[in-house]
Amino acid sequence: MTTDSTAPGVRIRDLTVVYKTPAGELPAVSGVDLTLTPGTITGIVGESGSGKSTLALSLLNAVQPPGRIAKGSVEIDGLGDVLTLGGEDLRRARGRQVGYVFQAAQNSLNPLKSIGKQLLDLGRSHDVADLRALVRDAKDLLARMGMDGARVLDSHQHELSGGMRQRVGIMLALALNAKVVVLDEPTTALDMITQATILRIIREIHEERSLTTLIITHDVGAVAEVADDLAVMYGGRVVEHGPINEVIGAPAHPYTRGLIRAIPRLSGDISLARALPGRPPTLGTLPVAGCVFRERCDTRMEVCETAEPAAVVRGGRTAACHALEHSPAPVRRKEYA
Ligand SMILES: Nc1ncnc2c1ncn2[C@@H]1O[C@H](COP(=O)(O)OP(=O)(O)OP(=O)(O)O)[C@@H](O)[C@H]1O
Repeated sequence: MTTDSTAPGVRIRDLTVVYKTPAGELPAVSGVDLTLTPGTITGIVGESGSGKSTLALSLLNAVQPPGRIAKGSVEIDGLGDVLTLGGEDLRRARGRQVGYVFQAAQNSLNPLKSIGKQLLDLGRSHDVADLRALVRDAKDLLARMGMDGARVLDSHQHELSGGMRQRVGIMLALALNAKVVVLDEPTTALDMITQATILRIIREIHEERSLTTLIITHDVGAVAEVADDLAVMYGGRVVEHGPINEVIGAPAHPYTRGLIRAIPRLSGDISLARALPGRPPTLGTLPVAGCVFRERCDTRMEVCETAEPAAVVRGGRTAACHALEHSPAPVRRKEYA
């Protein structure tokens, strides 16, 4: 872990984000508390629909209708509560203070402009004084990711493969030297080897620049190589969070155990690897009371039907499960300094 005082901390508190549906407004993210320690990489994992992207968008106050941030705060050191920012302040913060690659990065480039022109537009819109340096840095970043920087900057999106566009997205997220970087599925279009290389480069740049980084992925195995902390989402909740080695080595939540069991290279035994049975809930099928994971849980108890488990803290780890609350080990309620 890089503990550098210049890296900002991020504190998400009681964040609830809802989407308007025919059945009314339903929560995609519910009462999430999550702290990103300055200088760390946090991986967020969870099955499709668990709320990862919605949480990432909230860090930029970028949830779009039919979505709405209903409650909570996202405090970033040096920026304040992002959810209170609007207009020009928000536009400036995006890219400059919080760099991001959204999930659809591959498709979010402008098809009519070369990558270089888009880079210059980005620089100009953020009043970058030295555009030459911006281009030089961009070429360096692209070269580190295994591409011919000059050629990529001259190219239009249709001339690049999905994997190349994804790397361009990462370059654009890093181009303005933001200190908080949010990467939503940054490597999904890449083969396994390139994926590992790009994640390693992200780690290197993270350390060189003293960043605080959030990486969202389906792939616990991939993020395990680079992250310091892991947050596990299910049904719009962060059900477990803590140092990644501890969470993977001794998962406290039954959902985390299921996720890890499904990955032989983490569980260490291919004969034991088995898929988590059942399906994750959708907005429409999320239970309104009790634990959201109970339908798929192998340690389900009576209380899980009616009461939502509170997050409990043990050392630097949190997990929200009734089985933990009822276990004999000392447990203290979640609290914040
Ligand atoms: N624009 C929208 N309108 C309605 N519901 C939405 C919208 N965007 C997301 N949702 C719902 O919110 C929930 C969380 O979605 P989100 O995309 O944040 O999850 P995710 O964990 O990032 O999933 P994935 O890994 O598939 O990207 C899902 O049930 C999804 O269907």
